[in-house]
Amino acid sequence: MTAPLDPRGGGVDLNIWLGRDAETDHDDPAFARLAGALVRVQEVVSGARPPPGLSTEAATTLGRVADQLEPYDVDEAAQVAGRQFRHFSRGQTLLPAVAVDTYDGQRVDGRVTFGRFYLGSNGAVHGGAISLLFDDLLGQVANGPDAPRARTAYLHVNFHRITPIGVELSCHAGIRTVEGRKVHIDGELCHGEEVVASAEGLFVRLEAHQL
Ligand SMILES: CCCCC/C=C\C/C=C\C/C=C\C/C=C\CCCC(=O)SCCNC(=O)CCNC(=O)[C@H](O)C(C)(C)COP(=O)(O)OP(=O)(O)OC[C@H]1O[C@@H](n2cnc3c(N)ncnc32)[C@H](O)[C@@H]1OP(=O)(O)O
Repeated sequence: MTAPLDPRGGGVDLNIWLGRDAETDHDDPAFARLAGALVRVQEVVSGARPPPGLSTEAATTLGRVADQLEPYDVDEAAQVAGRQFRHFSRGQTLLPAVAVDTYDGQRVDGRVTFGRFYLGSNGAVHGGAISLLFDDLLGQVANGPDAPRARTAYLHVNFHRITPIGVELSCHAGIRTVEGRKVHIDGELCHGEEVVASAEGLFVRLEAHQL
């Protein structure tokens, strides 16, 4: 049974909470739907063992889709992937979808379910996917509304227990200290009461010439 990728239903999308819904110039609901369809393909392909004929047929179909889209290549400023702030994962198909329950400008608490696409092995989420979740979650807290933009200088991740796929986990991130340009943020990923992974990140606020 595949876990639901869209955790809608009570939660609030992190990107909406962070006030970025004001950035509407790249809103593209049809593109967000395309990204959602691709996420589903990633998920289904990761768990499938189809007969060779079907794999060949599906590869041809996907190749045709890529051929159709390729002429619409744009530069980063015009890109809409990653900028769908009203949608889970912002239309960025690498990111696991986080549903935010609370956000107060300093700390965020949410939920995430890693699907089959994020499997490392033996039922455990790939460590790189956990690091990705933390970089994005802590990064968004660092880049909250009205805060200067900040980049990850380092991200230290501890893997305390196996993180299971297909199970709803809670995720948390909060600012520990701000010293000048340096913002220290801590994060936790929990299965029930158990902390399965934790992170500590340094985000450095950018100077005007670095934007
Ligand atoms: C890619 C841009 C991201 C910005 C996105 C923002 C908004 C977009 C909107 C929506 C998107 C939604 C949310 C965002 C979600 C996720 C964000 C993820 C962020 C990333 O995924 S981003 C990619 C990975 N990231 C990099 O690609 C960084 C490469 N790197 C650099 O760009 C520089 O390295 C920089 C700027 C970090 C610092 O460089 P710099 O020249 O400005 O400053 P400097 O070196 O002087 O350091 C100043 C003070 O930080 C200390 N310090 C620095 N580095 C340290 C370290 N590693 N360990 C210990 N201390 C360190 C120094 O010791 C000094 O401390 P002190 O002042 O006390 O001496």
